[in-house]
Amino acid sequence: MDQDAEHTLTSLLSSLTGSAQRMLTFTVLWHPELARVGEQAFASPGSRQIALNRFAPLFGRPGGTPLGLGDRRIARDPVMLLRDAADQVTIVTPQSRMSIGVDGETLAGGATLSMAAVERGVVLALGGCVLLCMHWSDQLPRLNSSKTLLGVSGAVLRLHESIRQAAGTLLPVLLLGETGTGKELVAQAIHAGSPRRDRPLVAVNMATLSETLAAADMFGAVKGAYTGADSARRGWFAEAGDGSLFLDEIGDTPGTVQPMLLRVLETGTYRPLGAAADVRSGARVIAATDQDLGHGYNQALLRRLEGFVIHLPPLRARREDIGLLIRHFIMQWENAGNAPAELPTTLIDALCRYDWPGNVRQLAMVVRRALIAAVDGPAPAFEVLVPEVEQPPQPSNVAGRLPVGGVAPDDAVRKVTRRAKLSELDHDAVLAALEDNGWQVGAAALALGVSRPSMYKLIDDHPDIRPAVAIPLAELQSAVGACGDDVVLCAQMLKTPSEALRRHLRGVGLLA
Ligand SMILES: Nc1ncnc2c1ncn2[C@@H]1O[C@H](COP(=O)(O)OP(=O)(O)OP(=O)(O)O)[C@@H](O)[C@H]1O
Repeated sequence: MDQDAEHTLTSLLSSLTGSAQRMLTFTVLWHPELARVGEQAFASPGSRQIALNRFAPLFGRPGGTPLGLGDRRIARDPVMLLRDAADQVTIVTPQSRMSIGVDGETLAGGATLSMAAVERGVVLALGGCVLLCMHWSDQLPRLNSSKTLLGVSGAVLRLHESIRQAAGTLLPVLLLGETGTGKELVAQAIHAGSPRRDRPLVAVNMATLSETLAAADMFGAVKGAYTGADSARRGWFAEAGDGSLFLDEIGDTPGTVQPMLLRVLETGTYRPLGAAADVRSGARVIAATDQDLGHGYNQALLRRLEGFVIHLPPLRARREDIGLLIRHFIMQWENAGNAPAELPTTLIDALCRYDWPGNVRQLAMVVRRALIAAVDGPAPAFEVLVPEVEQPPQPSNVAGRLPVGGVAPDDAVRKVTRRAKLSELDHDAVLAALEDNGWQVGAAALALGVSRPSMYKLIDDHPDIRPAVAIPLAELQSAVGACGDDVVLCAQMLKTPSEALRRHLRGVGLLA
C-alpha cells in the first residue's frame, strides 16, 4: 500500500474523530471499475476548499487502500469545491474539456449549491464515466460487513448499530419505515444476530389474515373449536417456539386478535381457541409497519410493541447508497446465470437522482427491467423505466443556477400515493401493477394508490392470480428449476405474490 496515501487517509480520519460537525463527503456512485463503487472521501469539517481531479482526494473504504479516482477521462486540472460559512458549496470548473454534470445538467461556468441541496445529495458526473454523490455526513466510516443489508451511509451504519443492540435484548421490536426500505431484512438480521438464531423465524403478514380465522392462525385451535376446524391447528406463536415471530404490516392486525396479542406481549401467555388452559410463549415479537400508528390504532398494543423502535430511512434520504445497491442488483442478475448487460452511465445517473417512493424494492425492479432490455439492445431511457414521472426530480433549492424542469420530490411521491377507488381498477390494472412491481403486494398497492388490505382483496378477486399455497408442488418445482432462487422471477412465471411465494417455497423445502 502507498504509504503517503495511507498516511493521508489516516490523518484525515483521525482529524474527524469526535467531531460533531458535518463533513462534506463524496461517495462513488459509479466507476468503470465496479469494485470502487461505495468508496468515500471525506473533507474535514474545517476545510473550505477541496480540489477534485484524477488524483485527489483519496477515495477508500475502511480497511482498503485509498486511491484517487484514476480514470483518464477525469482531468488533471481540478474541479474546485468551495464551502462557505453558510455551508453553501460553489463548484468552479477547470479549463479542461472534461464534461461535468451536476444533478443531470451539464455545468458551464460554475454553480452554487445550497446546504439543503447537499443535504439531499448532489450527483456529480465527471468525464461521463464516474458518478459521485456529494453529501454531508456526521460520522466516520465503519466497515459494513453485512452481505444483505448494504449501504455506506451514516443512516445504514446507524441501522446496523440498532440491529446489534436489538438483537442482544428480548424486547419486542417495532420497525418503522416506508414500503421497500428493508424492514423484513432487518427483522431477519435481528433474528440472525440474536442468541435465538438457531430457532425458527416465522414471518406473518397481518394484512393477509381474515377477521374470522386470525385468532386460530396466530394462536392455534383445538379440533372442533369452530365450524370447519376438522383438525387442531398449531398457530404461528407455537410455530415460532422460542424463536422470533415477525409480524409484518402490524397496522393491519385484525381487531379480533388485538386483545390476544396484547395479552401475550404482557403476560407471555395465550390460550388457543377451544383450549382449556393457557400456553406459555417464548417467542420474541418483531413487528413492522409503514403506517402511522398514532391515531386509531390500539395504543396499549402499540406501547407494548415499542419495546425497541427502529426507524428505517427511505432511500431518498441516503442517496449515497444507490450506486452500491444498483451494483448489487446487477451482480445478483449475473450470478443467477443471466447474460451480462451493460447499463449506460447516463441511466445510472438518473437512477441515482430519483426519489424512489417504492424504495429499494422499486429500485431493484427497475434495474432488473433495464437489464432484461439491455441484453438484446440498448437499455431503455429512465422515463420509460419509471413512467410515473417525466424525469428524475431536480433540486429546487440550488442557488446560482437556472431552475430545471422535472417533478419536485413531493409531487413525485404524491403522484403514486394518490388513493384510487377500487371500482376504478380492472383486472388488467391489478395484474400490470403486480408485474411492474415484482409481484410485491405493498409496492403494487402503492403504485395503484390503494391500501394493502384493498390490494389483497383485489388479488383474491382476480381470476388469474393464485395464492402460492394453491399451486401444485410439481408446478412449483419446475418454476424453481427454471428460475433458481430468484423468487421474483418465479412469482412472475407463476403469477402469484412474491413474498407469500418465498415463504411457501421455504415451507415446502424448495428454497433455503
Ligand atoms: N439495504 C439493503 N441492501 C440490499 N437489499 C435491500 C436493502 N434494503 C432492502 N433491500 C431489498 O429490497 C427489497 C425490499 O425489502 P423488504 O421486503 O425487507 O422491505 P420492507 O420494508 O419489508 O417492505 P414492505 O413494507 O413493503 O413489506 C428486498 O428484495 C430486499 O432484499
